[in-house]
Amino acid sequence: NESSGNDGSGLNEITGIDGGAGVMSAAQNAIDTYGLDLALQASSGAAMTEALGNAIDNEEPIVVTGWTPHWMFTTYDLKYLDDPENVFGEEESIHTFTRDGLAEDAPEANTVLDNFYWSEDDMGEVMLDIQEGTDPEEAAAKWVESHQDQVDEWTDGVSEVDGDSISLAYVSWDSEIASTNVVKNVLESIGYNVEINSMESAFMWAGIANGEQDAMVAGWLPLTHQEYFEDYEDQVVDLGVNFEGAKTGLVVPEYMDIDSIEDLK
Ligand SMILES: C[SH](C)CC(=O)O
Repeated sequence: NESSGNDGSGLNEITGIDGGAGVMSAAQNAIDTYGLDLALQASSGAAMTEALGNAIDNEEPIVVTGWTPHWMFTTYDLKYLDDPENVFGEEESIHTFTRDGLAEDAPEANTVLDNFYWSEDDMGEVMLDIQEGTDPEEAAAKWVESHQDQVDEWTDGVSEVDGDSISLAYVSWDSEIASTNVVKNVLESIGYNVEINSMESAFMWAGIANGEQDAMVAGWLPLTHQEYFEDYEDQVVDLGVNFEGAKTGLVVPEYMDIDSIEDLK
């Protein structure tokens, strides 16, 4: 096929991330719903952004499983493909979930987790710092230092503890690396010994449900993590939204001559 491929004709796969991610099951649903002759390539958040960067360097066709908030929209000229069948749903929120009993066992940590709430700009600052090479812990500390008033609201009235342990589960997506390291920093500032554990989505949700993990700030609802939420709803505590305006979908570089998932057929 002599096409430049930038109309999508040169594509034979969707470049995905870790298999358990909700955006991956939504992408497979899109392949089935739109009748796309494309394979869904599972990899990781880091491998997806590397493939995206390489394709853009060579102005080659690529379609990835994408989401907002993500630094890639700041770094590259990208667009979401329209989704007339609404497979990826509308705007989403990221929720904070804890294991059953955390409010009784660690009331100070529970209060901070309940108060944690930040914007796309806030998260973007940390994600971009990390993308430019800053260690996640250092990027989080830098953000906390420059947003102390906001962080003080999260810890207002919370007494300090003396080295109590807290475990935070997360998936290695740029957005959750940022949020989890910020929450770790704030919990450490009131005396907790915080362990952060990176794992696939399925293990993160199961770990909160079975009490092996204390909390996570990576619950994408109502659609992206709907299956996990339905499986574990009665075994976890939803402390509510920590981030609004999230979105998932299929994303392509602006130079591609396609605007809808329909155009991938
Ligand atoms: C990759 S998005 C941050 C969330 C998800 O798709 O599970």
